[in-house]
Amino acid sequence: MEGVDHLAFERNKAQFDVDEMKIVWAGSREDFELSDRISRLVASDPVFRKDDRAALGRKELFKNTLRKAAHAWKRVIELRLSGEFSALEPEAYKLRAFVDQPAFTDLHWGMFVPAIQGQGTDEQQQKWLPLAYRMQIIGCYAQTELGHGSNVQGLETTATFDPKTDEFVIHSPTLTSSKWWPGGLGKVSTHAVVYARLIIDGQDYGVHGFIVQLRSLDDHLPLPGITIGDIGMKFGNAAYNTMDNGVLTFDHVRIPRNQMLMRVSQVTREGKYVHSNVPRQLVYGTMVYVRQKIVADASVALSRAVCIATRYSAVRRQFGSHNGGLETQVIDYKTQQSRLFPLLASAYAFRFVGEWLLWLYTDVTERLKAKDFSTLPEAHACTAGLKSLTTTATADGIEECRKLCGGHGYLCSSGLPELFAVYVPACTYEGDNIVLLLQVARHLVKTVSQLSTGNKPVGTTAYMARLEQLLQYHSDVKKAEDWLKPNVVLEAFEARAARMCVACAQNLSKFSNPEEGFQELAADLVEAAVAHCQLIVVSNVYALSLLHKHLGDFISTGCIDPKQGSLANEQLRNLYSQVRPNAVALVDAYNYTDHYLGSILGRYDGNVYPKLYEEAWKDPLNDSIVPDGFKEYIQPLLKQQLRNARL
Ligand SMILES: CCC/C=C/C(=O)SCCNC(=O)CCNC(=O)[C@H](O)C(C)(C)COP(=O)([O-])OP(=O)([O-])OC[C@H]1O[C@@H](n2cnc3c(N)ncnc32)[C@H](O)[C@@H]1OP(=O)([O-])[O-]
Ligand SMILES: Cc1cc2nc3c(=O)[nH]c(=O)nc-3n(C[C@H](O)[C@H](O)[C@H](O)COP(=O)(O)OP(=O)(O)OC[C@H]3O[C@@H](n4cnc5c(N)ncnc54)[C@H](O)[C@@H]3O)c2cc1C
Repeated sequence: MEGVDHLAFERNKAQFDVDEMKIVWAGSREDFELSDRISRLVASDPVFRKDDRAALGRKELFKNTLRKAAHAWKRVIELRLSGEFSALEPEAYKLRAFVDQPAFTDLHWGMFVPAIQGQGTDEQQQKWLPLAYRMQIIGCYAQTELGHGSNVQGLETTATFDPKTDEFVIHSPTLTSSKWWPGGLGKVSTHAVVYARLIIDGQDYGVHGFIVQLRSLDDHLPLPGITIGDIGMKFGNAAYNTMDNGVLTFDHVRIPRNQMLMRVSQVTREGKYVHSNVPRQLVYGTMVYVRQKIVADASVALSRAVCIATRYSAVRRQFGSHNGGLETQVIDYKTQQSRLFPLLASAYAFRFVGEWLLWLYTDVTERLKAKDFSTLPEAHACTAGLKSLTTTATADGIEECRKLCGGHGYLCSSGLPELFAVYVPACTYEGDNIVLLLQVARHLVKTVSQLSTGNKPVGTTAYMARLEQLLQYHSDVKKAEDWLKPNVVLEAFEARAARMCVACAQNLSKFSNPEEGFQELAADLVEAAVAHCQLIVVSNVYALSLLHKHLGDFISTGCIDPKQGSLANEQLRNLYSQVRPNAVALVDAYNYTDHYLGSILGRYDGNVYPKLYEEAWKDPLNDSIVPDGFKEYIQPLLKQQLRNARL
């Protein structure tokens, strides 16, 4: 029971009101109450248990996922979480989130429905959405192919208009055009939004979205001309293998003309291509929406890992015992604090940045409705950049938390290996993180180059308007406390980002071919993009550990000098000491149930050792004292050694 005492003691040390912080974390009192209610409901339902997942084979695991998804849907209906369109409401969304098992439903609700909402005409929405809302059809998002994922313009699947029958013929002309990766496709989806090159009368109009039925609604068999399967086991044990990421090929599959998503551009009965007066990039709208969601989710994944590592660091003791007294809690080691507390801060920072990005996204969506497209580039750059920044930091952060938990962090029962394995593809899906940073870099270089034409930068690039001042800037920090002033930190980050962007723009101008220059300088451009994205996070919340981590940038761009760098570090150490008594309370404020955390090391009661010991005996290997295979493989060896010994 040692651990129990440790955490109670830790909780008493808190210098702030944890209940108030729970509301800040949740967003509002209503959000807190909703999350609290739904997470407890899921935790208390035996169908949603997940501690047995690691030992399941792929088929059992997948069936278990289907069972949970069906049960979650039943609960949504039974609890009358809402009216007809229940599954879109926050309660239903939270229920799926707390079930915490990637499933085809993520893609159905998270991409298929938004793709139709964003790119379908009013009539298409009226036809398809009610079916999707009731799950009478189940859909996925089939964009990526075996040969191309990042390069969307390079997709090969074709949708050729046949004016005789008023249909599109969907076809996979090559092996590399096979759709590859879409979640929910492999075994479940009845429909997909398929991205294919539109061909009319031999002319290629680029990539567009089409609603295609894949499987029969009666016997679930693939429709004629369609070949589908699962692409196989992925990284980790249970992890993302609950998902049926799929492969799909089309052999001249016909769909009616009105199944092309026609909000952005249309094909008429006569086969005329009509492009509405809107940017073609709106075809990418679903990706912008999902990237914004991924930023919001990053804080959830990181906070789970941080919660586990913080509680366990308070329970775990190593070294330092004098005269038989207690050893030191590992959370008291300064190195542990300098690795853990920046992650704790990052989880909070990403929570607030996610909220800000949702505001930005909502604002852009409203403007788009009013045919104001002016903020679309900014929305694209922010969602792409922050998706990249937060998922990279979260994936690295989860792995750091595993190391912070020492050997026990490597056990599946710590919850960390699975959290990492489920989370890490977020650095790749919805846009590879480097490819997305290069998009941000393009936006920044364009902004810098347009300054001379009098174009006023807006939104998150507004600081570029003060370019001259930022190029002259040198920090006036004299003592460690100066680094506590938000403006001081902000200016240093602005100057660093501005200088890195300007340096890239200047170097690019030396190339006669700008594309060649962009390729050559890509690594520097990515660093400038990271500096800009960090500025966005900093301007919304926090900073010093980032400054310390990227001290080289700040010194080499002349924004601060080495002395000021060490003052920042000194201030950081002071801050860690201030966080220390509050650490456990800060992670309690996430209000995660033990079921959701899924970690013995992160248990609320801190009762780690007895539970770890108990859990070990549940492993299937311990079902028998002598293992299967002893007679065939171990005994002969032992006997042979005996024979050799006699020889
Ligand atoms: C649960 C997990 C589920 C996972 C699901 C998935 O992974 S689903 C699969 C997810 N797959 C991926 O995420 C694939 C990632 N790849 C891509 O998104 C694109 O191929 C690309 C953006 C890399 C390049 O695009 P491109 O070949 O068209 O070439 P380009 O670079 O020349 O850009 C031209 C112009 O368009 C602009 N612009 C671009 N995007 C957007 C946007 N979203 N909005 C607005 N604007 C955008 C850009 O700024 C530029 O503007 P400018 O300068 O002319 O004013
Ligand atoms: C778990 C998971 C779920 C997914 N779900 C779906 C889904 O539901 N629907 C769907 O359509 N897709 C899905 N995807 C596919 C995903 O969107 C793509 O894998 C992703 O966009 C990356 O593309 P890619 O695989 O082509 O990577 P690649 O582009 O081949 O990346 C390989 C390497 O090349 C680098 N690279 C590529 N281009 C450039 C460049 N221009 N400059 C510099 N470096 C570059 C990358 O940084 C990377 O290091 C999923 C993927 C995963 C892993």
